[in-house]
Amino acid sequence: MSKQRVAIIGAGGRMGVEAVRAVGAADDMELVATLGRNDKLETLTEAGAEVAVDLTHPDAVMGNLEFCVRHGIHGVVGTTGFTDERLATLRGWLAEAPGVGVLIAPNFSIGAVLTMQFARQAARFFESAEIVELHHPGKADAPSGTATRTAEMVAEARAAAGLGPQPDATTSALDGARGAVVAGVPVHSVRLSGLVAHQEVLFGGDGEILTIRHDSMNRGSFMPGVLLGIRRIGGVPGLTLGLEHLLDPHSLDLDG
Ligand SMILES: NC(=O)c1ccc[n+]([C@@H]2O[C@H](COP(=O)([O-])OP(=O)(O)OC[C@H]3O[C@@H](n4cnc5c(N)ncnc54)[C@H](O)[C@@H]3O)[C@@H](O)[C@H]2O)c1
Ligand SMILES: O=C(O)C1=N[C@H](C(=O)O)CCC1
Repeated sequence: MSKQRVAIIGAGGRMGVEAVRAVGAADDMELVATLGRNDKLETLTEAGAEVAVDLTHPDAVMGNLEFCVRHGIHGVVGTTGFTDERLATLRGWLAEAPGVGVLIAPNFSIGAVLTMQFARQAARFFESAEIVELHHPGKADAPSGTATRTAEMVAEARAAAGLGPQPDATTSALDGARGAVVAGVPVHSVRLSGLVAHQEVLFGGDGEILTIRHDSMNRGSFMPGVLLGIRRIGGVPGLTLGLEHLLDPHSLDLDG
């Protein structure tokens, strides 16, 4: 079987370095291009890339994706910053490029994906829900893409269950004291040396608290998800939002 021809955009960054290592070690993939900030996107077509992995910056990712989609290159995207407006723009490009698939993965780690699923499952049973995301101080954005997506999923589950706004009598003296409110869910962002990527989803009801916590201790934790995305995205045209949609429900094997 021929190897998949993979390019990594943002190859010199914290995630990019790990992804170069992971793709380089995968028997079924060939790393055909590594791009940094000053490299031309034409490198992707010249190298014959079939899948491009984007691990850059919210300011750069849309331009990269437009190029990829218009040139028939599938995208596996870990970069954050995907608003509804950006997703609509991306869907528009994909509509003009039948057969091209793009995965937007707010988080590639299996534990974080499960955290989001469990949070969605729990949301309808509790009147209160808040999120604390904790990351390294080099992180470009806040709130994290994972926390934003988790808040949206919690909000969707609350709305479907007919839950109203959360109880909260607090009047804040300082802006930000109650976090950033995403889809009605307060999200608190911690940036601390020593951290990698962590999240707590807190649920509260009458006399009980449920805390769902996930910790990525290193960036290797994201790599099985990156490789899975590369292997699967060519068979799923259009936009896929979340790695969970590419997981085989009957297999424990992340490699397949
Ligand atoms: N989905 C996930 O599981 C996951 C996990 C970790 C990080 N991330 C996200 O991935 C992104 C990168 O994170 P990081 O910690 O590796 O950041 P980083 O700053 O360490 O690396 C980003 C790299 O991209 C490069 N870059 C910037 N603009 C570019 C462009 N136009 N073309 C090519 N390269 C460009 C930078 O020079 C840098 O080397 C962030 O948005 C982060 O939130 C996602
Ligand atoms: O380190 C980062 O930056 C991370 N970004 C993603 C996010 O914003 O959710 C995933 C976790 C790590």
